Amino acid sequence: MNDRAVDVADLRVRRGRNEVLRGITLSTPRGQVVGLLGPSGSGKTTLMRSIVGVQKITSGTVAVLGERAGSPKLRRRIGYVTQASSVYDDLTVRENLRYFARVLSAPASDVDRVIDETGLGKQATQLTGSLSGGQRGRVSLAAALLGAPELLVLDEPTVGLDPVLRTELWELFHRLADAGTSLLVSSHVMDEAVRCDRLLLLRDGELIADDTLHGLLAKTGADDAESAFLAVIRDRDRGTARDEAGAA
Ligand SMILES: Nc1ncnc2c1ncn2[C@@H]1O[C@H](COP(=O)(O)OP(=O)(O)OP(=O)(O)O)[C@@H](O)[C@H]1O
Repeated sequence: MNDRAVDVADLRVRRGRNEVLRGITLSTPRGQVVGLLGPSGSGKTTLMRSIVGVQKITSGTVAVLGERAGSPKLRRRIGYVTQASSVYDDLTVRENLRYFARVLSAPASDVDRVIDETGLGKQATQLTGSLSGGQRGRVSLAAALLGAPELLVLDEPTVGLDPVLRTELWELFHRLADAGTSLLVSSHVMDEAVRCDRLLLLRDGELIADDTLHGLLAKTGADDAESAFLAVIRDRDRGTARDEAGAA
């Protein structure tokens, strides 16, 4: 079995007039929580869409669980949660999950499992449209957990959540990873770096670091992820200035 969850080589994506991914190469291990961190607009969603296979790419290759991204074979092996809620407001939580379980041919018993995993027991019979934004997000996550996909791609799943819920979600991600699921979780909040087994730092469509937080702090001498991110950028900018001076 291929031990990589995701393998990306020299990926370029153009959206509209802009090249929004500019030659990304990375690979992520299976069974870990990998954080995709970077400022708003750095290309996190575009990279996730490329991995899930819904983004037209300009060049490069993207392989997921040993298959070409977008291959029909991957359909049930990947769970994807976008930033927009993907569940029906006029169904209850349980009705939504029963519906998606049927669509995905997931066992009916999965519905109770994912309700339990996402802590939605109290809301199970509530109309999804009457839930808070954070709770609705958890229903989308629960739907993505149906069928126990091998890779979960989660686009900013903790945005807008209070610290308690945020902590609970990260704990869930690690329980899933401990059970063998691979997770790619995006965030623009650098503090979330401490929650990840590995980090991918994205800036302006380029991957500027692929490391553990520990490795990144050791390399940069920084005390936290935010300072490390800035240090990496400073180093790169210095390198570019040197290259330009050398070429002049
Ligand atoms: N449909 C589109 N057409 C043209 N440009 C787009 C489109 N969608 C995104 N972009 C541009 O691509 C770049 C990367 O966007 P992307 O959504 O991937 O970033 P992001 O890091 O996920 O941002 P955020 O954290 O705000 O979601 C941005 O400059 C954005 O303006």
